[in-house]
Amino acid sequence: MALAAARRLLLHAGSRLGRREAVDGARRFANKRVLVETEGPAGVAVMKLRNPPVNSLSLECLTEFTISLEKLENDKSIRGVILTSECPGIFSAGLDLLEMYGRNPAHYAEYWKNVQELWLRLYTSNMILVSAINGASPAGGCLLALCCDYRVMADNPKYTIGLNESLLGIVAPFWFKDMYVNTIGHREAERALQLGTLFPPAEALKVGVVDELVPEDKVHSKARSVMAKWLAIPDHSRQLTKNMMRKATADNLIKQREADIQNFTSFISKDSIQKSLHMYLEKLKQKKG
Ligand SMILES: CCCCCCCCCCCCC/C=C/C(=O)SCCNC(=O)CCNC(=O)[C@H](O)C(C)(C)COP(=O)(O)OP(=O)(O)OC[C@H]1O[C@@H](n2cnc3c(N)ncnc32)[C@H](O)[C@@H]1OP(=O)(O)O
Repeated sequence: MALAAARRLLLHAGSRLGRREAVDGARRFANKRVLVETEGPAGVAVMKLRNPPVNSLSLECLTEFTISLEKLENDKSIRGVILTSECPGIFSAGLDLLEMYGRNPAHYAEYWKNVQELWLRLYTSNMILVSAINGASPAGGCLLALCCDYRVMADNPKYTIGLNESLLGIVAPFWFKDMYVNTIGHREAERALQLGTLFPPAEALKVGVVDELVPEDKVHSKARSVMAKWLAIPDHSRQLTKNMMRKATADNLIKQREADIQNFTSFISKDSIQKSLHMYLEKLKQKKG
């Protein structure tokens, strides 16, 4: 309930801000964790995640992300969005582990509902989505990129991308898996999901997780030039084609959203799974020390 109220407030406040700044030409609206700028080529917004240190998708971050997308979808002048990160070296560390560890079942259910909501909105968006992957992109971070129509990644061997859930002792849900299969094919997805592979850029390109690699300082300019190419296609034919390609995958979740929330909640609540998450979080801490 509190989140629904926050969402209404943010939508309202955001639209007022958006209108005021439109007077200056370039528009900009921001929540705490997501910044949206509509400068540059007409009809294109740049959405930057800024939830330091690692852009983990906390409940608040998911909510703000979803609201920002909703606002852009409602703005008929926007045809494309470049999705990127403001956190140096990190695109997104994925779902926030602290939302899935040591909480109660009601919290898990609420969190998962919001994860589903963001995924459905991104994956079925009518807008052209291009990701400018300027850092590490494990699990939910990779999920965000996979939702896009085109992925440009910084060619820095320090950055990896992939669905690594099995390394954490958890399981990617069927709709993560479906989208992976749609993107890289069944055999590669089967192997990468079981091994929890985090691909360095060259391998990510080879297997098709990303579409193009560029030097780090060229990620944004390349994303813009890719966007220009996609903008040249008539919206109605591109959108109908996208819908034809993606609808069955999205519908597969839509028809069983409640059951998927129940599955997630009971899975993540298990002692054995909580123990695995605990160990993984400890490992992350130890890495530092
Ligand atoms: C029968 C079958 C039934 C099936 C039913 C299925 C149901 C569904 C099951 C569940 C599905 C869940 C799907 C999950 C998806 C996810 O996205 S899980 C998250 C996965 N993410 C990761 O593994 C990334 C972990 N992080 C890292 O590898 C590194 O942090 C980094 C991103 C490479 C950055 O490294 P570096 O710059 O060195 O920073 P760090 O020092 O490691 O981290 C800084 C602090 O941030 C914390 N942190 C990192 N990642 C997360 C995160 N994802 N969530 C929360 N917090 C994170 C890290 O612990 C550090 O914290 P402090 O020590 O407090 O500073």
